[in-house]
Amino acid sequence: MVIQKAAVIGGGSFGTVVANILADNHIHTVQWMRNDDVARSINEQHSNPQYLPDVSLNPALTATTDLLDAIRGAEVIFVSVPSKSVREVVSSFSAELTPEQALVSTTKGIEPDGFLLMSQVLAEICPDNPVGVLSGPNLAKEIAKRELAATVIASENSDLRRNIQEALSCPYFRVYASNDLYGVELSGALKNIYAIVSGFVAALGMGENTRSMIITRSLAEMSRFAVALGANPLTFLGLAGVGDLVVTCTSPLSRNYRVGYAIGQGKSLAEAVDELGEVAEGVNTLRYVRAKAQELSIYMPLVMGAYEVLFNGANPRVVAQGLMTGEHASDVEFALPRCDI
Ligand SMILES: NC(=O)c1ccc[n+]([C@@H]2O[C@H](COP(=O)([O-])OP(=O)(O)OC[C@H]3O[C@@H](n4cnc5c(N)ncnc54)[C@H](O)[C@@H]3O)[C@@H](O)[C@H]2O)c1
Ligand SMILES: O=P(O)(O)OC[C@H](O)CO
Repeated sequence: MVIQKAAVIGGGSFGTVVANILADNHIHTVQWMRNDDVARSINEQHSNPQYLPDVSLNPALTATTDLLDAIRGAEVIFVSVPSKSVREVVSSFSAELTPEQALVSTTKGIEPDGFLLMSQVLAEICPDNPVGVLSGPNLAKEIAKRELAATVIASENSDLRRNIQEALSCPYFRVYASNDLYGVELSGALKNIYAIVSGFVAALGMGENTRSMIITRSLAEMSRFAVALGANPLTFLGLAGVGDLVVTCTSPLSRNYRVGYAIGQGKSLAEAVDELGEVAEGVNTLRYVRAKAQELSIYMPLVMGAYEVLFNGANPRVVAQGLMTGEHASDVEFALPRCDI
């Protein structure tokens, strides 16, 4: 199926980027947002000054504050609001959907009640609609400038996967497919925690060996958690796993990395979040993952250390040093299990 009309729910950085790619691909795209001024600016100036200043958007992209106008007749609806708002926003239009309209989440977060990923929230609210997840190393500010990037569309529905590959693929954006919805989405949520850790390690002036150690041990920790929750760890080797982990743990364009960096410089969590002024999903994800790891007795030293720094005021340098003195461990636990070292 060739998608004729798409809706994007959310007026922030990533919603605008997805809407702009669709418009570049000549798909009639309507982006919904709450803010009248931003909608007017997208329609009249072809820019989103609040989130993507200095970026020229495709003039064919239209924005609206009328939610029903946005979703009416759209074959696919991208949901791009922060995780804490997904249920509320999607519930406000779910009764208007027809069963063939597909929903694709771009949100990298977790709902604490029931530890639900966003596709699970969508499936709960809209049980008759096909659901997918878009996730990968996708810093909005780079894609907005049409720098080359790739992503993953994950869904159990092969028609949805193919339709989204068709709709979003263009000379600067390549879309790979996965049928592991849970693994793709879980890795997108988890990597935000490790971006915060990498941010504070960078602020402390630690070297490249340290950074490499943190990224690699983050991958080991994420995979351990994923396996305990029944996910396929092989998915973590793809763009939505390693790919997104690397970019978010190394780029100052990542909001999660910036929150960590500010904390490493001695700011409080509240100061770091205020200064950012955008969503950093990793802060809440850290709380929920720590609770889940404690509930299931999953060994996650980086998560536990990061929690102490963010929420209990522990000194990041002392916590980082403490991570060096854990029990002797295995490098790749899938090759040498922890119990066999
Ligand atoms: N920015 C990126 O580089 C990027 C890339 C991939 C995925 N994501 C993910 O996409 C999601 C959205 O991120 P973003 O970067 O667009 O965030 P953002 O902070 O730039 O924008 C969030 C938008 O959602 C709107 N919003 C918040 N609550 C709302 C509500 N209740 N009703 C209506 N609108 C509401 C805000 O007004 C804002 O327009 C996050 O989960 C993020 O992890 C972001
Ligand atoms: O800015 P962040 O930290 O939310 O990261 C953005 C994207 O998830 C990178 O893929």
